[in-house]
Amino acid sequence: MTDTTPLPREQLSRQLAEAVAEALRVDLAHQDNALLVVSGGSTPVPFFAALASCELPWERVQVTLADERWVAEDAEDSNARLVRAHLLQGPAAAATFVPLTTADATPEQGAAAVAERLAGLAWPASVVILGMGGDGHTASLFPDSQELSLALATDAPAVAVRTPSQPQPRITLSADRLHQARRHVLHITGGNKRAVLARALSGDDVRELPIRAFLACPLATYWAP
Ligand SMILES: O=C(O)[C@H](O)[C@@H](O)[C@H](O)[C@H](O)COP(=O)(O)O
Repeated sequence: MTDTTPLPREQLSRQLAEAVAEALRVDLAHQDNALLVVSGGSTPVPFFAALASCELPWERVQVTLADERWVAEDAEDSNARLVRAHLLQGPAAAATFVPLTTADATPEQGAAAVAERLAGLAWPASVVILGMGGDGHTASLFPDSQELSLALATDAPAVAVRTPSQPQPRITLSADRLHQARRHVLHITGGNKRAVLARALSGDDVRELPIRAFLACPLATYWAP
């Protein structure tokens, strides 16, 4: 984060989209497919729209999620639904999208099938775009997730998580799988998240603020007021 005048949210999203498109082009110059890992929530919506309008060989781009609520793909709060509605539009609809849910009743039951599906993608990801909550969570690595230690330590690609502060069970890419990406971005907005990030930067307890697990990736921060 710099102290220069911050860009408005829309403009920041366009700048991020151009940077991500360029990173994908760089990787696609020497590999058949390139993988982009995106987050859900409300922040990425204008970024998704901006990225969808970028010129790319979309049929060679793969997209998956950093995490997902274990809900039906057409549910209001499904990240897959968000990605389909805002990113996989126009020419970007040619991208291969790999969702993180299955028809299984629970993420614990579906995790092995999700891992198998993820194994077919072009790892390491070209770019991982993380969001962050006011509690310092990122992906579905929440301070109160029962499986936080596991998700921070395992070399499995994805972990089912139960989190008392969250209404649904979730599935999240593991910290290891997220770390492996070539580039890491934190996309956040608002004064509250800026303050949380400042707090994260001034300490080292990952269990208190899980975003700390990614601060040294290095993490390119895109912040707008
Ligand atoms: O909600 C999700 O799907 C993501 O898992 C989560 O990590 C998100 O990136 C943050 O909660 C920020 O969400 P907002 O952009 O809605 O503030």
